[in-house]
Parts: sequence; structure tokens; C-alpha cells
Amino acid sequence: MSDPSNSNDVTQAQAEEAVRTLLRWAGDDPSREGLLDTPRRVVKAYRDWFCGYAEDPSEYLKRTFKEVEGYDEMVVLRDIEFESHCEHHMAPIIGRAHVGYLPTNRVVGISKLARVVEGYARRFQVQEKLTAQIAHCIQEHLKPAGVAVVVDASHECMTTRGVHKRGVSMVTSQMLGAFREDARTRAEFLQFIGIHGAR
Ligand SMILES: Nc1nc2c(ncn2[C@@H]2O[C@H](COP(=O)(O)OP(=O)(O)OP(=O)(O)O)[C@@H](O)[C@H]2O)c(=O)[nH]1
Ligand SMILES: [Zn+2]
Repeated sequence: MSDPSNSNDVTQAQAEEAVRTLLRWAGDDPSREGLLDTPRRVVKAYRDWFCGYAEDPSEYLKRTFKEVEGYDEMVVLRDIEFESHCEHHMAPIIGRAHVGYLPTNRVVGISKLARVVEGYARRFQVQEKLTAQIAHCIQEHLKPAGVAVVVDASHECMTTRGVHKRGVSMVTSQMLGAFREDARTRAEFLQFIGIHGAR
């Protein structure tokens, strides 16, 4: 759920001052010409990266369509690119989400699945939580027969710092309903997204 109290008690000036403090702490001079506008830019960038706090992703699932001639097979949106930030280091998490669901008698506009991913990604996250939030939001508000979410992402906190392992990606999945209970349904989804042989 969104948390509207978040950031409301912090002014733009305070946020910019925090950036100046970090610049000074890193060893630079925030008053030199090249850095003068940086706090303003960083705060603007944060508004973009963390706009998910101002959203309630379930809102995107309110509008559904029933005239689908009884279509009740799997719907999969794969390769949804996203950018997030890890809550441990505030470093970028860059990856793709694959989302599938089994409609009962209504479907949702397909872009809305990507909007749900965005709404949760644009917050401080751990990948497991992001994966679970996307799946539970769809299950709770669309009430399909099942939801499957796979997230495959690279964490800059372990590529550009710390253990410095490039080319490593983290894969998480949250299966609910039929995708959890029925191995064939799960296998079909994994085949659709290009992960074969899994049971
Ligand atoms: N499970 C999980 N771990 C994450 C995620 N993002 C970052 N981490 C890990 O969170 C851990 C935080 O560990 P700490 O030992 O507290 O932090 P640290 O000293 O900076 O650790 P290093 O990254 O190993 O240098 C690290 O192992 C990160 O790789 C995530 O989305 N999920
Ligand atoms: Zn991290």
C-alpha cells in the first residue's frame, strides 16, 4: 500500500541539504559551480525513482473487461523492464519481471500489469518483497485462479561495490493459486517466459 505520510514532512530544502551533506562527506565542495545544481537534480531524480510511494498499485486493477468470449487460459506479460533500488544500499536494481495470471471471468488491460510492477519497483525494495507484492496485489484485487511472478534482476550493490560480481542476476518467483498447486500450469508459464525444464 502507498504511504502518503512518506516524505510529506521533509521539505525540498531539507532534502537538498541532505544531498549537500553527502557531497561534502564524500570529499567534494557543494559550492563549486559544477555541483551547485546537483542537489536540486538529485531530489528531482528521487521523485522519479521513488514515485511508487505516492501510488496504490491496486488502483490499476479496478478496471476490468468481461467480454472475452469465456477466455480462461493463461495471460502472460513477459520481459517487463524495471528499475528499483535496494533498501540496504539505495543502489539500483535493474531487471525484468514476468507476470502471468489465469483469468476467471474478467481480464485487466495488459498495461496495468506493468503499472503494478512499476508501482512497487519505484520504492526501496528487496527483490523477494517486490516479487511477493506484485503477486499478492494481483491475486487480491483481480481474484484470478492463480498468479505467477518471476523477477530476474541485477543488483548494483553487488556489481559496482562490495563483492563486485558482474553478470550475476538474482531470480525470484512467487506462485499463487493454480500456479503453485499445479505443476503443469507452472511449467506452461515457465515455458512461456523461456525458462524450460522446471517442475
Ligand atoms: N535477499 C536479498 N538480499 C539483498 C537484496 N539487495 C541487496 N541484498 C543483500 O543485502 C545484504 C546486506 O548485507 P550487509 O552485510 O548488511 O551489508 P554489506 O556489509 O554492505 O554487505 P556486502 O554487500 O556483502 O558488502 C548483502 O548481502 C546484499 O547483497 C535483495 O533484494 N534481496
Ligand atoms: Zn543492496
